[in-house]
Amino acid sequence: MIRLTDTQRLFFTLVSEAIYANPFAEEREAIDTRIAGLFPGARVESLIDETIREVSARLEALEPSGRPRIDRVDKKDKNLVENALVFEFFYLFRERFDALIHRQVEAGDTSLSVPFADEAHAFFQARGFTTDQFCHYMALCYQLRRAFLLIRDSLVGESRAMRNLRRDLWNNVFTHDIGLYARYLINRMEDFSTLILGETGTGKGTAAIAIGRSGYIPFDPVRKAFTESFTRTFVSLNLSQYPETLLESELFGHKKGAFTGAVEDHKGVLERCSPNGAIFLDELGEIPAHTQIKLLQVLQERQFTPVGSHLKTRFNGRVIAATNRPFEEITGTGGFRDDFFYRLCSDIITVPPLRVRIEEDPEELTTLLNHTVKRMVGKDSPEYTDMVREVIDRQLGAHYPWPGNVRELEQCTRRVLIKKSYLLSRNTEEASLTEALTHGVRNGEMDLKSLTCGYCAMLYRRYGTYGDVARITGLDRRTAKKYIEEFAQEQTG
Ligand SMILES: Nc1ncnc2c1ncn2[C@@H]1O[C@H](COP(=O)(O)OP(=O)(O)OP(=O)(O)O)[C@@H](O)[C@H]1O
Repeated sequence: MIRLTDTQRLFFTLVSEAIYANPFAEEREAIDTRIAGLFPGARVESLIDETIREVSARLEALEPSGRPRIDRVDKKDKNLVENALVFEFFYLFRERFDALIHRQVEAGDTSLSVPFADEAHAFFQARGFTTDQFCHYMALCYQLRRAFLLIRDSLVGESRAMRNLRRDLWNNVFTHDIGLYARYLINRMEDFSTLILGETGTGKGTAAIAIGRSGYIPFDPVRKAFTESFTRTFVSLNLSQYPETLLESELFGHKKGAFTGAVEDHKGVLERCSPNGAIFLDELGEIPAHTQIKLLQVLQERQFTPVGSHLKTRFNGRVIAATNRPFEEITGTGGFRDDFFYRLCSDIITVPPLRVRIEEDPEELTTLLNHTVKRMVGKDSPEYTDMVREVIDRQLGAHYPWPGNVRELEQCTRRVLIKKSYLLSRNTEEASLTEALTHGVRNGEMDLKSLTCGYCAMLYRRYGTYGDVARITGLDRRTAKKYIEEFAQEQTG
């Protein structure tokens, strides 16, 4: 029987914490720092390799044969050793999981067979795990890697608000305790609905995809494949695109002949959702009260009836919904029904506006621009990024509030790549300057000089002559001109 010494127990406890810590939370950094303490002098990049080597060495030392079996570990220590073995497996196979995930994105909706399935099975078998346990950990590791890559790569930005968002998305998938999630909730998350709030273009849809594609998918040891492709596990519906008459048909489906124009059976979004999947209801703020009641029934009874049918159909997926209406509006009079609202939001996630992100971290704009240009061009393109940045600084200035958020930034990038200019006309230029000034005044962050210079520049853009600016402000013409030029200089740095 294998029993851990106190020192071994301390080490394996740290390893358990590391494997199950939220990689996007600060607590993860604290654990890494404690692990780093075990390897003084190790470089950050090699820390994980050093840790795996140490975990493997300490696991080997538990048995004279060098290969500890989980069924030979004392009950008290079993959990810790099991976690350490899973940790070892996870890091040994991590790159192969990543390659599988990338190939699956390209392959689309057919689930690929797992080329390393036999090797992975042999790893677990040799350590005394049952086939059920092997399948469980395959599914868990696959899910951990998917969630990590999706959240990290689709939602960039290092502002605090953005880091908090990534942390919250991870918790939405795995709860705050992955150990307990893996034991109890892994295949029982369908009742955990999520409401995503945020202004238009902030990334609500992107956040929804990240969590919708990160759900649990069982592993089938006979086919040596996951039971379905994660690209199939996310179905979305933009509710604002449909007139009220068609909305329920899009949600619940309809039978042929249910209404004029229903020439054949139609599957709604609830029916198209796979059992391990999630439906994304975008722009939920627009949904009428009677449809709220029907959706509430689906959430409560997990059943729905297509329009024109009497047969109830089961819905197993998760519901993720989003709206750009502010929280006070959707909870106040004229907002959602209370019962619907509470059923819908086991978790509420707020995606921050771009202006808040830039206020927190001025580097945010650069990070996003690099990401956006790279996506458009297909590779890093510093010349393009610098050019777009230069136009933004010159035409919009540092306080532009980005009312259309990241989507506007993308649009701006496209337009600058084509025209080397973002602003379409004097009107839009003036509007953007007015917005920036109003924003500065609202937040009480403008000194008198910037306010005067900005106001003169705004009038100049509107009326086009120094004389008009002087007449309106009561300044003499030369002073007005000086302020306008000072403003332009400040903008271009
Ligand atoms: N943090 C981010 N990092 C990288 N790209 C982002 C980020 N946030 C948003 N995007 C990109 O911005 C665009 C708009 O995002 P998305 O459609 O998810 O916003 P939305 O909030 O759902 O918009 P709407 O309110 O109009 O439905 C997408 O192309 C998305 O990839």
